[in-house]
Amino acid sequence: MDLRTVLVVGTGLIGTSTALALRKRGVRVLLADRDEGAVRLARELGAGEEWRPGTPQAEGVDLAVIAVPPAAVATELHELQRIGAARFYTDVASVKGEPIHRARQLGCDLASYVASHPLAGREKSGPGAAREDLFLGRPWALCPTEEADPEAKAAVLRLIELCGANAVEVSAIDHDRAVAVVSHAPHVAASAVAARLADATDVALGLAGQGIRDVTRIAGSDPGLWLGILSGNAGPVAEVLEAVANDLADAASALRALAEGDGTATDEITQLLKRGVAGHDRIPGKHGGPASAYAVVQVVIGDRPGQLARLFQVCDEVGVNVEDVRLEHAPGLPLGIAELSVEPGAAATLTEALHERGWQVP
Ligand SMILES: NC(=O)c1ccc[n+]([C@@H]2O[C@H](COP(=O)([O-])OP(=O)(O)OC[C@H]3O[C@@H](n4cnc5c(N)ncnc54)[C@H](O)[C@@H]3O)[C@@H](O)[C@H]2O)c1
Ligand SMILES: O=C(O)C(=O)C[C@]1(C(=O)O)C=C[C@@H](O)C=C1
Repeated sequence: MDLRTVLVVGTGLIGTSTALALRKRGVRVLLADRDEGAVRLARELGAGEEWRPGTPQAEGVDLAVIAVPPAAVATELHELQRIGAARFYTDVASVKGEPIHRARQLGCDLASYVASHPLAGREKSGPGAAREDLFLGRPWALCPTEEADPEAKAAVLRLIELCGANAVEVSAIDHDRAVAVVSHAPHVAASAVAARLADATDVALGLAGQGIRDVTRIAGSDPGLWLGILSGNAGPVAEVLEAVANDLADAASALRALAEGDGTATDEITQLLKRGVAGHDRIPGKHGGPASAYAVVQVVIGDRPGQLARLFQVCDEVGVNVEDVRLEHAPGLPLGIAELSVEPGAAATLTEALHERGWQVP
């Protein structure tokens, strides 16, 4: 099904990112938000034109994308359907069971509505944080109910395709249980780790490396939005967190025993660390493919302009694709380490080429 005109309601991070991706593919996009500033900024960023309901401009909308906090989805859907804003409707909320349940309670038309959720985001909110490439290669769940019209599902599949994401059809209940494991409980765990930093000494913070940044990045997200997400999926998230809390409690007891001289306690710690490696290795690679263990080539770089560009130039010269890059700054030193993730077979070529050109590869 072709999408010629899409209405985006809620022009924050996800709504504006969706709008930008659609604009890039030539779709006409109309923008609405209860915050006028958010619509204005989205428009200035090139995400589309402001929606003027009741005028000829607002006619012929194929799909409305509701990108507001989870608790506001059903009321927004109800209101949009009441005025006949679009032919089909979807939302992008991070929980699916609760909004569908409330939509049913409010008497929304479930034939023209297919709930969805892109598994891509950032720890920042608002249109200013939007990226047109946010969804590229990412999973995007869709949860059609049994009432859903196949054409509504086709419209949402087309939206997902236009945004460059990979559609994953799943029931709302399975979706909510799944994201409790891969998104919602990890978020709370990251917050708990980051909360330790509130009282950390300046010495400790001065020693912060990439590890703590990796583990806590998502803890910087909007607490209001996340309270809504966690409240909408409370049972499944509590279940996962109870299991995590058990592992942490066992690890703490084992370390306490070790500190008191019981050498056998290392077994318990080793088991947890090994289970962690096994779990980590199961995370699929880019574009949803099988887990891919990239080789990491570390390079010492000076804190001077143009260093990274020179480094990428070498990769280009030897035809090595950089899958990911990470920078680690040494506090107080004019040096840092660039970690380049490459296919395992390409690591030796790149290392040799860097050595030959005088780069320090530890
Ligand atoms: N942040 C993420 O990483 C992420 C990822 C995937 C999905 N989501 C989901 O996307 C939705 C939007 O999240 P976001 O990160 O873009 O948040 P955001 O705070 O950046 O944007 C939300 C926007 O919705 C507007 N809004 C709030 N209530 C409204 C209402 N009743 N009517 C119209 N506009 C309203 C706000 O003014 C704001 O501009 C949420 O349901 C969230 O669960 C978020
Ligand atoms: O990467 C981030 O910053 C996210 O917030 C992404 C993330 C996730 O957990 O993967 C968070 C919540 C959304 O519902 C979807 C994606």
